[in-house]
This record gives sequence, structure tokens and C-alpha cells, in this order.
Amino acid sequence: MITWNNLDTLTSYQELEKAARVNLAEAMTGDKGAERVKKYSVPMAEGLVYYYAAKQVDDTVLDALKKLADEAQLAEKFKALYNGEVINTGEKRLVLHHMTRGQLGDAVTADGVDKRTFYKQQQERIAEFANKVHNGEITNAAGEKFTTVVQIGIGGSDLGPRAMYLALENWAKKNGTFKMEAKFISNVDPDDAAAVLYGIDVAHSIFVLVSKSGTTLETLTNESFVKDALKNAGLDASKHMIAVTSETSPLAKSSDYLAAFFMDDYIGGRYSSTSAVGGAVLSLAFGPEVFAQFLKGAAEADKLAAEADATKNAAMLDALIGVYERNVLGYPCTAVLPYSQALSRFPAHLQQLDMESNGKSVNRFGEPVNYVTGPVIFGEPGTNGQHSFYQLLHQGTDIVPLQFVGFKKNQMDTDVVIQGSTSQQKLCANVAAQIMAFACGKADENRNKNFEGGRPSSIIIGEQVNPGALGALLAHFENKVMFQGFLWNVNSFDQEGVQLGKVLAKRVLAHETDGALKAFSDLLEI
Ligand SMILES: O=P(O)(O)OC[C@H]1O[C@](O)(CO)[C@@H](O)[C@@H]1O
Repeated sequence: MITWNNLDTLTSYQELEKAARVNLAEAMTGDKGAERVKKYSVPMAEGLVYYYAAKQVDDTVLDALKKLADEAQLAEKFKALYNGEVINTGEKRLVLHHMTRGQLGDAVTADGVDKRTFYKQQQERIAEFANKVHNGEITNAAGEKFTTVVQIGIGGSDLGPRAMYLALENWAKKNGTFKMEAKFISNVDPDDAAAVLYGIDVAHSIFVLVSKSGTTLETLTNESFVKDALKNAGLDASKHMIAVTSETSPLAKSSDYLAAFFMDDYIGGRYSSTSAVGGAVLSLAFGPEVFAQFLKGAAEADKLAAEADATKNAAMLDALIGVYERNVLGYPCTAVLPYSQALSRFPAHLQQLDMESNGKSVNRFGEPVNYVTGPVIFGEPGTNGQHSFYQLLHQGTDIVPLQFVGFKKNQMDTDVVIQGSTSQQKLCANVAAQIMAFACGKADENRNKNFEGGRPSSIIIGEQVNPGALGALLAHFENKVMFQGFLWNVNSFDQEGVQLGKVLAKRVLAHETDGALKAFSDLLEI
């Protein structure tokens, strides 16, 4: 029997608050620190490993976290979710994104169909379509092959797929699976669409219009922008566009598209990278086999996330430590710092995933909670971030927990030895150095040069950014965010907070404003 309780009502949470704080600088110094690195790790999918030696935990805190996981019924709640319970209480919907990459539990029937079969069928339809584009069975009106794919979408219909594309672009080029270049148009700023259109050959471009709702202002505006460009080039837009949407959306039955592929209301936008939303663009860019490997990595991570013992479940443990840092230690933010250029847009995706999911002030029953919930998420790839905001992370007045990601090998196999080390070694040396600098600091008589240390971090280490590892990494964070939502007792699968701004913008465009809104509209000459 599952019960949904607020975090501060759980006995194990009250015990966790009483546990002695770990002195991280001390714990990570000398042999003790080396022992912790050996001891505090959890294997993840696809050869990734989660290391948390540099977090403010010890066996006592871990024991309390394990009890919290049990009392909050994290494993049971995940099971209920993948077996088709209405977990998205705000919208009264099932939450089925795990099913886009595997069958974790029972078969789930909704809208009269078996959902795993539905998602698989959509993948198969996309694979068939992508293969036909690649082998020239589907071409432009002149019978020439498409060379570029352009995704039009915003939020979850952009960030995840874009981050995944960028992560695999060079890997695919190196491994001979690169099929088509992909571009993305998301912002309603006309300069976004114009810049993309300016840089491509529209006659050889296929556009993927992605909108689950089929009503998003930015996306529909950009669709018109692109259709105009196609028309101006003397092309038939319906021969250059496909749609990815839900079957109930206004786009679903339109004859404006060469083909339409479907997701549904049980896949939140920010959880949709493994559905048709990511599937279309990634299968067109890299081939369906690469997309299948990506799904396999995610499915493997989901299986591991079903483990009930928190110390053996990287996503669950990561979530628990994050809640400990946020609620007990009082840290306001989390920085995501991938030491991999391939993951340059991964932090942007995680911002939506985490902040749109857990940026809530009421619990899943709509009652205000008396504790803080989701942290502010930000990040940049290393080492670029080091030369930007790390000053504050090292010496600022706030302690910001850090989530590093690093890989032993680069993607392109091209490297250079300068002063006895390769660039990849320099990259990895930097992340190792940062972990220790943050944890242990360095005493200096000059206060300005003093590093207090005690700044916690974890690191996920893998061999190389490849499709399987990327899928595993993506699913790790999806599952982490889900477990944190369970702990905070919030609904991580709706996003009412985005509505008010949309309503007011419509009012501005209809010139139905007064007061300060009218004053701002006038200033902006709308
Ligand atoms: O795919 P759609 O329906 O166009 O929505 C795009 C994005 O807009 C949001 O609803 C936020 O405004 C996101 O949750 C979603 O990912």
C-alpha cells in the first residue's frame, strides 16, 4: 500500500536532520580520502559509475538516507509509475516515458491500446521513414536526396533532442553513421529561424515540426516562418515537413505533412527525448540503429533504477543526497558540469528537466509544503566554466553542490601532446583537480587567497560519450528527478507555472492591457 506523505512528516527525515555533519575537507584528506573514493561508488548502466566520495556523507548519513528511501517508498512508487498508475495527479495522467525504451513492469493499456506496442510501432515507423530518406526512396520534388533535417519545437520538443544530437554528432561522424546534419529552430525571435534558414539549402531540407500539444505559439509561428521560406523558394511545404505530435493535437490529422509520428499525453515534454520527439531527428541524423542503442542505454539505466536498496541504485542515491543537501544542509543550487564538449547543451536540457519538474510549492494534493523543493540548476562544460563562474563556486558565500561528468576517452580520436600530456589528459586532470580543490580547499594567510573547501561534488565517469552511455546518462537524470519529486511529495509531471506568462503575452498581442502591462508594452513598441 503506497502512502504519499510530505518529507517533513517522515520519521527518517527527522533522524537525518539530527545526523552529525560530515567535515568534507577532513574526510577527503590523505589516505582516508582515497579510501572513500574506493568505497563510495555505484555502478550505473553502460559502464558508467557514480562516485560520491566528495559528498558530505558518511556511513551514518547513508544509513539515514537508506531509511528515508524506504519510508518514502521510492522503489514502490517507481513501480507504481511504470505499472501505469495515475502519478501525474495535476493532469490526471499516467507517466509512461520509461515505456518508450522498454517494458519494465506490467503491460499498460490506455486509450484502448497496449502502450509499449504503441511506442514501439512509432519507433518502427520512424525507422522505416528514416531509412527511406537515407536510401533516396523519399526525396524532394526534384527527386533529390534530403541532406539536412531541421527540428522546429521548443522546451522539451527542442532541448533534449538538441542536446542529444550535439552529444552524438562527432561520434557518428567518427563511426561512419552520420547521415544528415541537423539544425534546430526554437525561439520565437525571428532571428533564430532566419539564421537557420540562411545557413541551409531549403530545397534539400526536411523539417520536423515537433509539438505534443500542437498549440505552442512559438512553434506554430516558426512553422509559418519556414513555410513562407519554402513557398518563396518555389517549393511545396507539405513535401518538406513531417510532424511529431500527440494523436489528439490539431496537427495530427493535417494534410500539411509528408508523415506524422506520435507520442501521447503520458510523455511529458521534458521526458520525451526517447519518444518520437527525439526519435525522428536522431534517426534521420544518425540512422535508426544509433537511436536504438541510445534507447538500450536508457532502458538499462531504468532497470537499475528499480533496485530498492538506495546504496546500489545510483539514480536513487543521487536523488537522496540532493535532497539532503537542499533540505538539511540548505544549499540553493546545483551546478551540472560535464567535462565533455559533446555535452555542451546537456546542462540546458537538465535545467528544464529538473526545474520544470520540481520547481513546485505545493504537494501532489495541491497543499503548500513547509520545505524547499527543487534547486536552481545551471552549468557549462568544463573547462570553460572554470574560466567563468567557478570563482563564486570556490570562494563565494553560497555553497553550490556540483555534479561533474567525465569520460576517459574523447570522441574524435584526434589529440595532441603538448608539454607531455594530451588535451584529453589535461581535461581529465582539471576535473580531478577541481573535485579536490572544492572538497579540501587550501589555507592561506591572505584571506583573499584562502580556499575554505567543504564544497561537495559527485562525478559520473564513463569510457566515452557514445549512444548507449548517453541514453544511460539521460535516464539517470530523469530517474533522479523523479525520485526527488517523490521525496518532496510534489507532482514532477505537470508545469502550471508556465501558463500565466503565456496568457499575459496573448493579452499584450491582442492589445487588451492596462496599467503596468500596457506601460511595458508601449515601451517595447508592441
Ligand atoms: O511540445 P509542446 O506542446 O509544443 O510544448 C513545448 C514545451 O512547452 C511547455 O509546455 C512549457 O511551456 C513544456 O513543458 C513543453 O516541453
